[in-house]
Amino acid sequence: MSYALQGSLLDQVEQVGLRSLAGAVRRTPLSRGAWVDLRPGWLTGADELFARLMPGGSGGVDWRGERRMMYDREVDTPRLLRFYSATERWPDPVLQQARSALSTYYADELGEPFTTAGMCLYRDGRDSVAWHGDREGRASTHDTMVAIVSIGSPRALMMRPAGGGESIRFTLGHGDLVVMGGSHQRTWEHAIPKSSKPVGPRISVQFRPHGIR
Ligand SMILES: O=C(O)CCC(=O)C(=O)O
Ligand SMILES: [Fe+2]
Repeated sequence: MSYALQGSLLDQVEQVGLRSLAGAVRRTPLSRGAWVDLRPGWLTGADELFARLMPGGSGGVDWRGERRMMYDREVDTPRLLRFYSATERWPDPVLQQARSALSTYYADELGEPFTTAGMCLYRDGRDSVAWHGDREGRASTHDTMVAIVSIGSPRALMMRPAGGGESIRFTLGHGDLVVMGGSHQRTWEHAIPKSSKPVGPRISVQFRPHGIR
């Protein structure tokens, strides 16, 4: 009897879905009013979702190469991007579920819902993003949150105080959730460094409130 129950639970775990946030999110306070929340393994069925979101996958994501202003210069971003506004069709329903679960969990602290989904595809270890804060819009003056779900191959997400200082490393993959909050986007910086080791593709989905980027 208990075996049968276990079997059916295991089957469910392979489905694309979300585990709970309540009671499972661990906060690390950083300096200057910034903090990081971690919820490892938030997403279930991460491999299946990864396949849907990859180029040619059933999600139909039209990945784009882009140029971006960084430190007042326009640079080629060595990664592929697709930004989804609040109103357009998103490539998988679990992403809307994630947005609403995050909005509910952080409602009191954030005071507004998460709205958009920015997606990045790091094809291999040569793809990366340089040190930056997500400072466009109100993030340059106000506390906010950026929530990132990571799928595919694990990659290092680095953080350091803005302008330099000792960095901290999070290795993210397999449906892990990380949330950067408080003053993080203006007082700290984050980066995905290049990797000289062979590394497979990784997709990151960033949820942000309206007007933050
Ligand atoms: O890939 C990530 O997890 C981080 C992406 C990022 O920092 C950004 O696009 O602003
Ligand atoms: Fe960022």
